[in-house]
Amino acid sequence: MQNTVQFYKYQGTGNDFVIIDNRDLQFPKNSERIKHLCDRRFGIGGDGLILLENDPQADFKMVYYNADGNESTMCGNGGRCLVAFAHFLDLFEEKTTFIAVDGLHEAAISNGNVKLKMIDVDEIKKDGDSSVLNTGSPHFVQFVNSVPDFPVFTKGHEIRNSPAYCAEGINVNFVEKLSDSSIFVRTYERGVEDETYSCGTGATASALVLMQDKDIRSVNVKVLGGNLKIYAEQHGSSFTDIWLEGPAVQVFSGKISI
Ligand SMILES: N[C@@H](CCC[C@H](N)C(=O)O)C(=O)O
Repeated sequence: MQNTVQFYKYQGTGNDFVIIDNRDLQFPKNSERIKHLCDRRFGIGGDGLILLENDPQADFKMVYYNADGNESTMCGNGGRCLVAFAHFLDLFEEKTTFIAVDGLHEAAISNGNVKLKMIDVDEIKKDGDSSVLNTGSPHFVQFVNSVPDFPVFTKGHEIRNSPAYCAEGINVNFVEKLSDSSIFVRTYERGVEDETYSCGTGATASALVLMQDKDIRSVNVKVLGGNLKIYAEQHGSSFTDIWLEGPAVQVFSGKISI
């Protein structure tokens, strides 16, 4: 017998997600089904699918899958969209905490804008002229002269599949410095295996690389799908109090048979 499931479609600066309230744990976590639901022609379409579940220590739990159907590491924009969804479900008023794969996150919502606290970052490694760091998901950050003209898919696919990174995979960010505290970032995402309109953990990683060894407390990040803002405190080579801020919007909802 087939069951119907209510789904919601959200986007955060154009990084889009299918979101399902799975507090009753009825959603079958089958990777082929999740891949099909994320398909833009045969399914609902999305860069990922997120389940909201109960958690004993926090307001809710985030379970994140990439568009390829595999459960993955932290998604910053997905986390912000899930916070907006939890607010829509009346799970909290202004401030919340939730558990994700990388630990406990604090967040706040105001006028459709969601501010999400990210994990601390202990180190930024070098790979040639580029940087490698983990902001909840692994990121490669390369500064380039002109991001609008850059071949993001070709170069991102090449780096993600290079011997150093092919086993675990990596998200690849190409960054243009616009001013001392603003950047334009385009990202090739692991698990989507394509460029997305925005990547929250990637925007965060790129901002931290810009901030490194400078007295900058916040960075404006332009992405293809809009604008994000990153705040952080720097202590030598590590960063704490990292916050990712931007819009999170419910686009439509519907029912699917599973
Ligand atoms: N879009 C995300 C990142 C999602 C995870 C990534 N694709 C991975 O598997 O590492 C974001 O907004 O952070």
